[in-house]
Amino acid sequence: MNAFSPPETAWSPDQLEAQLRAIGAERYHDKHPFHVLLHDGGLSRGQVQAWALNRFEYQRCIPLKDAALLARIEAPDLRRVWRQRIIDHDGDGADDGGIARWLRLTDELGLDRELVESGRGLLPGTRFAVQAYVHFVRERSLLEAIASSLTELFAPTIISQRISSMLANYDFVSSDALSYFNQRLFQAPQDASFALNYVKCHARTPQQQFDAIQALQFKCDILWSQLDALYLAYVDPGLIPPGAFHPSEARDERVRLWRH
Ligand SMILES: O=C(O)c1cc(C(=O)O)c2c(n1)C(=O)C(=O)c1cc(C(=O)O)[nH]c1-2
Repeated sequence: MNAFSPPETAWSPDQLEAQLRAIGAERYHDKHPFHVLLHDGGLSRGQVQAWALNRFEYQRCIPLKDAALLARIEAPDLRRVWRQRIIDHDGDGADDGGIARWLRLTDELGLDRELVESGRGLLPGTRFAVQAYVHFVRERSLLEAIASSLTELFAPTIISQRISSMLANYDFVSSDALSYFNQRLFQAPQDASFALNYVKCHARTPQQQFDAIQALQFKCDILWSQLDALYLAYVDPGLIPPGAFHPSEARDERVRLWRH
């Protein structure tokens, strides 16, 4: 297969899984320079604030995309599984769930809740990337929508590294503030393994397999472009777009620039 056309004959489900995993190995956002800086302790507090503020937009929209996906599922047994994702993020009350836990992180980083929840200060690149994900899931086939969630296959390893490296490298972050990631450590593998089985069962023809591959590549691009936006604005060259969040201390406390 090349990147632009389906395989000539269909792969076995395990061959398809190998193709999907190869995409993560090449394109997942853990390879992005901003991500490397985040994990290596190379960011100032202001830059970590910018990351958490922008990443909240992703958190906020994940349940919206899952609701769009759920609304199109005909089978009750599949809906029953998928609805758990919305519960994981929204919780059963205002103080539990992934969104509430993310706000604990932004609180501890000293970000004003009203600012975070309002979406003011977001980078345009964040907004566009996240909206593109929601639109993709609304508009494409169910198979493509489910395949696009498969980046979560690659998340657990980096999430456990993130917890330990952020605690080791940033004295302004506590384990309580990172509780969001502790939950994801067991939620993400369950979500990813269910979605992977679905894709392996339902992507049978070369075209369906190609669609699944393309959907996962698209999703890697969504994650990558969010980090591009952060890097350009807050690391190098430091071009903060008009209206975007401006961490006051980032002006004096320039990060050592990370280069390939
Ligand atoms: O911290 C991360 O690196 C990371 C990555 C991803 C991902 O790969 O899309 C998700 C999450 N976290 C996450 O917390 C999350 O809830 C989530 C939902 C989804 C999805 O596509 O449905 N991806 C991710």
